[in-house]
Amino acid sequence: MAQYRTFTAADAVEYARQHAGLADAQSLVDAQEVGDGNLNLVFRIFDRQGVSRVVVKQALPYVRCVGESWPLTLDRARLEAETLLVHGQHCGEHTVKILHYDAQLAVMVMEDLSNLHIWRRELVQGHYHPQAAAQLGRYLAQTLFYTSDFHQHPHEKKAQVARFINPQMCEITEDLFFNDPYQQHQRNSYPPALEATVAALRDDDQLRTAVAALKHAFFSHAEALLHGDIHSGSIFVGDGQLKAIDAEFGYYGPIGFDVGTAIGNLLLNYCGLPGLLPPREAADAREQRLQDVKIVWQQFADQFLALVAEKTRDYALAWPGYAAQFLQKVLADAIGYCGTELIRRTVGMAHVADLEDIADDAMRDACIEQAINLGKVLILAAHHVENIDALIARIRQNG
Ligand SMILES: Nc1ncnc2c1ncn2[C@@H]1O[C@H](COP(=O)(O)OP(=O)(O)O)[C@@H](O)[C@H]1O
Ligand SMILES: CSC[C@H]1O[C@H](OP(=O)(O)O)[C@H](O)[C@@H]1O
Repeated sequence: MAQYRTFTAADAVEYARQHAGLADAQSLVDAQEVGDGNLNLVFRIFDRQGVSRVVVKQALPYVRCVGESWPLTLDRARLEAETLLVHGQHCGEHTVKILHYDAQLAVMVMEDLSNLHIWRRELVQGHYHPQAAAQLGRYLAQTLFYTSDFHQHPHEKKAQVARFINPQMCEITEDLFFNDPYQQHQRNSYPPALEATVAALRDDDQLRTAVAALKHAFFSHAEALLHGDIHSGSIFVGDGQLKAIDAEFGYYGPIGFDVGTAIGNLLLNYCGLPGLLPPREAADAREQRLQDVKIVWQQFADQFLALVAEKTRDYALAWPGYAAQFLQKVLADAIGYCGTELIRRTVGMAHVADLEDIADDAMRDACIEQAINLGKVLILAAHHVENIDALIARIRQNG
């Protein structure tokens, strides 16, 4: 059994030669570390012609963006690889292919998606990928339906819940989404000019009650195997394709959390666009984002309902009308979690380029404030929004 050690570029090349399953493995000669996320090492592995052929990703025993003062489980690599393998079984067209993984070394080898683009970077630059929203809706419907009680046998479901227990990564979400922004915390970071706006979050009884309910459901509602962090920086798009990566926060949780995180990141871009693009382009792109939000939800809901009608195995859950009622609850959850994503990405520690890349200070502060206020409105309104058109109308009123 291999002992954990942090890979050098040379280690990553050698590992890819042994485990990528390439016929010409010895032609792999070089590696470049390209990790730009908060947590891990990511190496692109190149052949003699300079073509990158596979990616090697390794977990560090700590949070990369903070350092050794914040230790973090290596088990996240197993959880990431296994979540992606399960999601790949149910939605191979929209999930990165895992070629090999090793839990001891906390390493995985996967297909190289460098021919595509990280969606967040595209959104920040105003590059529109019209197919992406529908594909994301499909990814969510397939992965969440097939791992839910609508489809999994109750014994298998419980075994899978146990396999994907992910306490340390969930704790990060539990703290960063639901605690930090609503208290004074050293991890928080927001413009000093917004102190009053942020203080108002702490002092809002209704908001704090709604956030507590969202956290409680995140703790306890094991509805399906979530990606757990499906933001636009965890999605490659281009060439008519969409592929999800980076599922180390995978666990059995509330379906609305994945849907809300996905929608929330489209709305972070919506809020940032006036500071990223010239006025007319920004206005057009904002309309596209609202359409994207609508399409993600509609595709998700339509395909989830179709799968329920065709493939539900549980006698009681197959009762006509139940799935539609369940989806109404998922919509409310998703709107709430979307609100918490808007607030944690602006007030908390992990920020997004959609807002951080705005050059003008005053404009950046205004866009961040809009995101915070929209987040608050959505958390408070979540249970009073009847359908997706009503959600879009609320966003227009408040953004
Ligand atoms: N399969 C892949 N193909 C090409 N590049 C990748 C792949 N996976 C990750 N990357 C690159 O590495 C970066 C960080 O990967 P990510 O999985 O988000 O790491 P982290 O877990 O640290 O957030 C991505 O933004 C992307 O640029
Ligand atoms: C201390 S981890 C902060 C933040 O980073 C993760 O994102 P990513 O892996 O995509 O960089 C996740 O969103 C965490 O909440």
